[in-house]
Amino acid sequence: PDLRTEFLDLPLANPLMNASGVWCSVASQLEALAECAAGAMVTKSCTLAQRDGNPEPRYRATPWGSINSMGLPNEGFPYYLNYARCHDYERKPLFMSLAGLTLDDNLTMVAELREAVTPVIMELNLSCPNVPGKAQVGYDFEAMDTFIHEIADAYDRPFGVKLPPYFDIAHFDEAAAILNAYPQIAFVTCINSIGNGLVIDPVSETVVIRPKDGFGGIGGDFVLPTALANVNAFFRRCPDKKIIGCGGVRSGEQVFLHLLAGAALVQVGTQLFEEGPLIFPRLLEELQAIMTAKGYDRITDFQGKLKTL
Ligand SMILES: O=C(O)c1[nH]c(=O)[nH]c(=O)c1Cl
Repeated sequence: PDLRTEFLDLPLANPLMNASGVWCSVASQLEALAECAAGAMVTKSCTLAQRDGNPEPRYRATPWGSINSMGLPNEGFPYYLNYARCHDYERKPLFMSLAGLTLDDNLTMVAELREAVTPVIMELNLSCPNVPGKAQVGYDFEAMDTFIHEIADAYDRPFGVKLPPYFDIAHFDEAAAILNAYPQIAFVTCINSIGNGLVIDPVSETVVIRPKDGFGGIGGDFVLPTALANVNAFFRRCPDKKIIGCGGVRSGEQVFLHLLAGAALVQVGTQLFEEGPLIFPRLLEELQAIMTAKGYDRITDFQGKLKTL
């Protein structure tokens, strides 16, 4: 089967990429992603200045997924802009994730990104749940509208937003209404981690990560149904935009489900953290086996064709 696809008029070898934050914080990791089998890649969400992030331990894998409260550790915007300047775009598209701590910081980064002659695709992260004292924009619809309005004005190209999971139909409706008011938003990445879960070790009777009394974003198997719901909710509500699926992918089957639910591309987070970039050839093989078994020759044969009862 043919796994080739395209995104914003760019050809991709396949619809897979990393989730921002995983295997993409420093040049050695970015170079490994550039060389691996994934069809695209994205950088760690960056702030204007370098950040150490939260105290460790701040990430833990569990049998059903992961919990993290990294706290936006990153090398700072100039570092990732420099990488974007050096990236080989013939090899695969590069997305750059921005997560400024304030609207002004985002506007400063966006203005500089606009001046930089690079075909990087901006993914605006509105959903980091782990910066103490910073409520995430994705759950404040007024702030979300303002952020997007100002950033769309300051930027001259299509871009996307990384959203938190929503759980109420009224919130899907409200978030989609905001996004649909901005044609410049070409894609929506659903979902970021499910914020502020709590993993407790029954033996030590202790939380498993240090920051925020053990509260952190949940990823992995546990979030798959919520991820698929958010992908499909925005796929139905934003017909003029592409949806990038993220959440709960550990095998070809979940890639297939995200594509069926309407995803154009599929990001891998927790399982990439655990397995490394060699997960991508495995996921591609597994996806191809599913397509062969079902008689699908290409992604468009089933993409977005989820059936209801
Ligand atoms: O703590 C983090 O760095 C973090 N962790 C997440 O699970 N999602 C995010 O968007 C970010 Cl920015």
